Amino acid sequence: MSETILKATNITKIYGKHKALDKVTIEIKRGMIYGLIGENGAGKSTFMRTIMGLITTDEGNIELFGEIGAKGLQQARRKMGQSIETPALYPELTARDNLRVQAANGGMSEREIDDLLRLMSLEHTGKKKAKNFSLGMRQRLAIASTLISHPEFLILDEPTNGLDPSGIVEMREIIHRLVTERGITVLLSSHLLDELSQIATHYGILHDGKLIKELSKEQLANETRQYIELETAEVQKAIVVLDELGIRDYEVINGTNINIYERLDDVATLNRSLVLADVNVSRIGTTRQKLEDYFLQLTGGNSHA
Ligand SMILES: Nc1ncnc2c1ncn2[C@@H]1O[C@H](COP(=O)(O)OP(=O)(O)OP(=O)(O)O)[C@@H](O)[C@H]1O
Repeated sequence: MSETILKATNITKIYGKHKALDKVTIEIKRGMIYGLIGENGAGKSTFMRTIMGLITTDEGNIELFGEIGAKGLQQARRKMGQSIETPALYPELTARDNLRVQAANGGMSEREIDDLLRLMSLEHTGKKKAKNFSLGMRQRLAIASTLISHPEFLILDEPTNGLDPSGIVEMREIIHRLVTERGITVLLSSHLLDELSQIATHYGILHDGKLIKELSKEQLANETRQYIELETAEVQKAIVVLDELGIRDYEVINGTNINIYERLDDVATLNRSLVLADVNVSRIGTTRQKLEDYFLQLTGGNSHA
């Protein structure tokens, strides 16, 4: 069992009469990329701020790197980095010079800065000043600056927010690199499940301050898997046809429904084979529970994620 990095238990934060966090319990182990998903106002930033010690909690316990209590947590937080309150970038300086300035106290060598620029895909920015960077570049530079202190646990608040599709892909790759090349454990947030769908290893769905669901990458993939939905009163006959076609990945749901997880792009052939075998097909078609539909279903479906 890998080491627990964060154990937050029953975290509650109240603003006036409003519970921004309501007994939120989350455990993050080393190597995880934990995605906190929730619409605006769900409590994602509030949760991250409590973990960083930027705001106090009204209830609950935080354990970081096995440490509890004010002094222990203060020490543990030295092993953490965050993008919630990053130092301002210097607009007139290049990426390298920004890092040089911020690394001045940390004693980071030029080689380490090179590594950092490469890790963040900023190695080709040359003489370009930060003020002329795209949003994605600025966000990557901000993350680079949090890495100067060699954190083991990184908290990123909405790192893909506002990025275009290629920027999102780039950010995914970078976060993946943080884990594989630097062994950093990551907690990150988004209001779009889709944006984190290929990054996170674990998901927590936050809604109105409550953690309403937690699931692993595999569980999410299973729950939102695309398949062919076949409805027939003659399930046994249909199974014979599937077997003849070499289809193995299917599931009989009940007396009249089969979910088929392969040959998704060839429903027509499947339908033809069933008809030829005299199977009475009531309905056949591909379904895909889109990630955002899944999210809306979990959160009550009444608001825009
Ligand atoms: N300092 C504060 N004073 C009063 N209410 C606050 C404060 N900070 C947050 N809130 C409220 O707490 C709730 C959760 O806010 P939070 O910023 O954590 O949400 P979020 O999920 O991060 O959403 P967003 O993406 O919009 O930041 C919201 O209703 C917000 O208005």
